[in-house]
Amino acid sequence: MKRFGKCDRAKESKKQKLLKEIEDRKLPYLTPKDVQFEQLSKAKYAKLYIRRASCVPQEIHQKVQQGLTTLQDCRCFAQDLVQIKEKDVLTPVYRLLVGDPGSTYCYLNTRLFTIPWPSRGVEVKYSSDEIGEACKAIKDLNEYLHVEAMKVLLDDCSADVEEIGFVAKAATSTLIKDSGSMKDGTYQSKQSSTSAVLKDRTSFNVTLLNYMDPSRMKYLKEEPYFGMGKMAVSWHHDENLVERSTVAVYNYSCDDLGPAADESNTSTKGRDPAVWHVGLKIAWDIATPGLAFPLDPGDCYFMLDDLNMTHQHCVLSGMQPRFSSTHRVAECSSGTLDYIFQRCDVAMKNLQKDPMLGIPSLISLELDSVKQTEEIHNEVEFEWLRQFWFQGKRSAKASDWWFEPMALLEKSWREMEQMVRFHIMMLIMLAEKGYCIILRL
Ligand SMILES: O=C(O)CCC(=O)C(=O)O
Ligand SMILES: [Fe+2]
Repeated sequence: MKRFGKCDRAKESKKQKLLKEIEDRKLPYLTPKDVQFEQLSKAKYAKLYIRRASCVPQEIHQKVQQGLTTLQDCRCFAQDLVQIKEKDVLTPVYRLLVGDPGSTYCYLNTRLFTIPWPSRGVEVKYSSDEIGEACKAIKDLNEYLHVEAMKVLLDDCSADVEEIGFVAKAATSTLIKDSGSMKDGTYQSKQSSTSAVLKDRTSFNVTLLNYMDPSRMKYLKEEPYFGMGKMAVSWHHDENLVERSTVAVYNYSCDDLGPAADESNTSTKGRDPAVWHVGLKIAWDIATPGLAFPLDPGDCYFMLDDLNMTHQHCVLSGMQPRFSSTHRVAECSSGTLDYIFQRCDVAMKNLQKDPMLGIPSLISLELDSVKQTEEIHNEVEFEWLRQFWFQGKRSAKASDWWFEPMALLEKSWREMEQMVRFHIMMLIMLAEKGYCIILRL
């Protein structure tokens, strides 16, 4: 997994430079009570789309909020031990990954393993029926957010055929890159290719659920640039996502304070610290004011297209406990069980068994094939087994689904261990026979 490299160090020093430039003065930011809020949102934050709770079906609210509460009551959430600037840190928010069976999601050097949501053809035993229902509700929410995100993106496309909107343009430019040219395509085929691209970028395969009760979290960092107050999640870009994919978030702040939109009537400056907000800013830009928008229970927001690349976001704590469900298209090319089992198969191709005696031996002693086995051996050990067991039996609170594949991976790992041992034995034997061995591993 990625370590704190040169690039991170360069970013850190750029950040320190910015903080120095700002010194003690704080940068301006806007909330909906500021008159320029609308204008700034349109001009600089156009790819942020908010859907207020009143426009989301009541059935979704009821089932999702019940589901999140159940998962919390069953203690399925846990703090993650992540790496920030080479230090190990516990996240203030408690998290749980739900998603496609066998998928994982990496962030800040930690691999999280999905509690599978119900999927056709996959049998999942949940620890209780209520947990099963909760995962079903999250899956239905996922489907709803996918459909809504598609509508928003396609609306933007169909607004005007000539002057297509930002998202369609981005999708179309990908198509041009992929197909070399669009000259011979009909309008319909362009449209359907565009919607296929947009479909891929909104087919969320995981959701990272968050939970935090601020009354139990005494120490929270202050937002450093704008003075937005306490942060539950610091400024960041979401990692490991399919390029230009949407991130859709359902907010459930267990608010008994009345609607957050009340903010628009108050005359105090800045955001209301009692209400949960999401903060947004343009990355590395200290000229454009930031945004803090308040969230009522059931509000959803979407970070469309490349917003997550060009902008950073943070979560500003309110007073009440809060859940969120953050739906993502995780980049899974090396993050699924299918993938890692295929890798194991590749390594096993170099192992044969004597048909009579059943004694295993290596087929090839070529350096490349031994090296490849060792790479796969390490990948299974460090990216999967250690990552999984380090998190203990946390996933078992919701389901025992991962234990069987983990046992299979461990079996493969043992076989690869044996293959390395064979190889070393061969080298020793050759050395004893007087061969000169040059190791280039
Ligand atoms: O809770 C939210 O609104 C967003 C959380 C977030 O940014 C994250 O989990 O990456
Ligand atoms: Fe995020």
